[in-house]
Amino acid sequence: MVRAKSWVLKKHFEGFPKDSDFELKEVELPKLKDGDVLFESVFLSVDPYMRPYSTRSMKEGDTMMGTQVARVVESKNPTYPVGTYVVANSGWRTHFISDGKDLHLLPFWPEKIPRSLALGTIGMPGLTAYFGLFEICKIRAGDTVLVTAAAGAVGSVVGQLAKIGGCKVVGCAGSDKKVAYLKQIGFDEAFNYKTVGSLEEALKKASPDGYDCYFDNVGGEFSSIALNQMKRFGRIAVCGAISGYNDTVPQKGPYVQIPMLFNQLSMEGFIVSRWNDKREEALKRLLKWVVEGKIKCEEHVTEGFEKMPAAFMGMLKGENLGKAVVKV
Ligand SMILES: NC(=O)C1=CN([C@@H]2O[C@H](COP(=O)(O)OP(=O)(O)OC[C@H]3O[C@@H](n4cnc5c(N)ncnc54)[C@H](OP(=O)(O)O)[C@@H]3O)[C@@H](O)[C@H]2O)C=CC1
Ligand SMILES: CCCCC/C=C/C=O
Repeated sequence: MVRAKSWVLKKHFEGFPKDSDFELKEVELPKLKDGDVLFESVFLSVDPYMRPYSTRSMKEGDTMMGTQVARVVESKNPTYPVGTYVVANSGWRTHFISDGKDLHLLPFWPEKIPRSLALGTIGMPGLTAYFGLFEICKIRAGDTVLVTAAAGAVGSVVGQLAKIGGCKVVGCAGSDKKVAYLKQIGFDEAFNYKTVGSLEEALKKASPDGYDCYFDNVGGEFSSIALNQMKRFGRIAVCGAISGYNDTVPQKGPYVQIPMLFNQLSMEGFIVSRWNDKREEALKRLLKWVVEGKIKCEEHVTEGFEKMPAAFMGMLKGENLGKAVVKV
């Protein structure tokens, strides 16, 4: 018999999440039926979407939502022999039983590439960067691209893909260490949005002619300021709005109509799953770039399933450089 631990949402978050909003539970898993597979989670992802989506689609008492890289430990399903690795969407659990549906196999994973990257650059966040940049921003060589939360899971891939695409890239992040990292991975300009005196001046200094594309991960005040520095026909990919995820009262304008009108801007929100039909092809390209060293990957690894809430809250506070994951 296997005892599985899970983290449940004990109380809906009000403002910034607290330790007391989570509860650790333990259950005994039943025996496998024909077609069943028993998995152990090896790496779990902590992502910003868990904060807004918990409010929209979870009830108190539900297991926290989330994805993991998991390994088969017992199987009654020939598609998943013992030792096989998958990406699953089974929430914050150490072990789980699946009937084999809705799993993504990691069949041809190169030995030298950490499997945890299937939760980051070669997974959902990498795909978000890829589709947001190529399908929404529609980057062209020579464009100047601005990206926020640039040293995180999505932003760091956005910047490197834009460089591959022949763009000039400006990134903003919340610490000097993150800014140094952005320069190291090829960003042309980077600044710490928490310490610059004026965001407007910092954006102007980084690109005096303005921006063709803005990959917006944060929303809020920063984006209001950035919108006024877009070039004519600029494209804005609204990927995330993390600056507002913990707000109890929604932020108010300035509003977007005036800069959008006079600079004839396009602004489009998107959810990565829109391009599920192109997922496999995009993952192959991301993996190839990582293997060739054209995309560098950083991870912020927290050890221990017990630390899931701390890792999640730490990521929301900006403690992570690169993708935040938990190693069980
Ligand atoms: N549309 C979609 O399909 C998807 C959207 N997303 C969105 O992309 C964004 C980035 O996600 P991801 O790369 O996984 O996360 P990150 O790895 O970038 O981690 C979150 C980062 O957000 C930054 N941050 C936190 N609070 C604020 C704030 N108040 N203002 C500005 N920045 C803040 C912190 O970096 P710093 O130290 O620089 O402040 C923190 O490290 C999120 O908004 C997320 O919701 C992600 C995946 C899919
Ligand atoms: C299960 C992945 C859903 C990603 C959508 C994210 C939106 C904002 O973070």
